[in-house]
Amino acid sequence: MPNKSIVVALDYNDKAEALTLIDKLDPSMCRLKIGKEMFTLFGPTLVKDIHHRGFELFLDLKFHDIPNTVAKAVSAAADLGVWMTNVHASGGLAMMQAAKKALESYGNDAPLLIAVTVLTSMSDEDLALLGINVPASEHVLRLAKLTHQAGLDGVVCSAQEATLLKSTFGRDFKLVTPGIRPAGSDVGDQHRIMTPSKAIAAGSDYLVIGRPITKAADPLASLTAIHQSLLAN
Ligand SMILES: O=c1ccn([C@@H]2O[C@H](COP(=O)(O)O)[C@@H](O)[C@H]2O)c(=O)[nH]1
Repeated sequence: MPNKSIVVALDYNDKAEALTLIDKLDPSMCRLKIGKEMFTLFGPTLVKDIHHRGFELFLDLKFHDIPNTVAKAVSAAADLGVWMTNVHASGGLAMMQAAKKALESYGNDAPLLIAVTVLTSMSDEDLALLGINVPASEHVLRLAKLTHQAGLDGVVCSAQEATLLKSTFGRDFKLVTPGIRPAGSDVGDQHRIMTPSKAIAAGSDYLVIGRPITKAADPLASLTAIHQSLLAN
């Protein structure tokens, strides 16, 4: 269902502003995501506020630490009842396996656990500065293989890598793609971008979309237009 494939990234420093937008949305239209900014400012209370309004929430804290610490953090996220949470694949196989194991006791109530491969803001040149002298798509594939081996539910990647990853890992391995930009919208700090309809066609399962919606003069109209662009394809 294309509409529930949209995850609106709420990157606000003002809780009232975020709740004003949320109250205009319907949980049947989209899921929501909060990340480091909002969780640091407003914590688990905000998670409860969002759940109270009936939305499924992606807690995007991108954990990256030693296995024991990440396992505990992922478990704390599960205790909040979130729909999805994540770690950095570059934390390594043992870290991801520990995170996955920490969720075993939650059974069907466990959140989806995914791993960030290469941030969508990064280009091949940015990777080269880190000593990674392969195209981003090759490094994404390498990290996705590790994530798959650890038994996680999927990865965060760019939609530009979606076709490659779907053909490699199959339909059940979820692809969560930020860096989504409707035609003509500001690219901002993103590098590996794609339009919503092309991203779905390429194999993205969930489109993470922030500023093209939240910074629009009329965020609801922007979300509605994106829905329509998906239905048209
Ligand atoms: O590789 C990644 C991982 C996470 N993000 C997050 O997604 C949103 C994108 O917001 P836009 O305003 O649509 O650019 C944001 O919260 C990031 O922290 C990402 O962009 N890329």
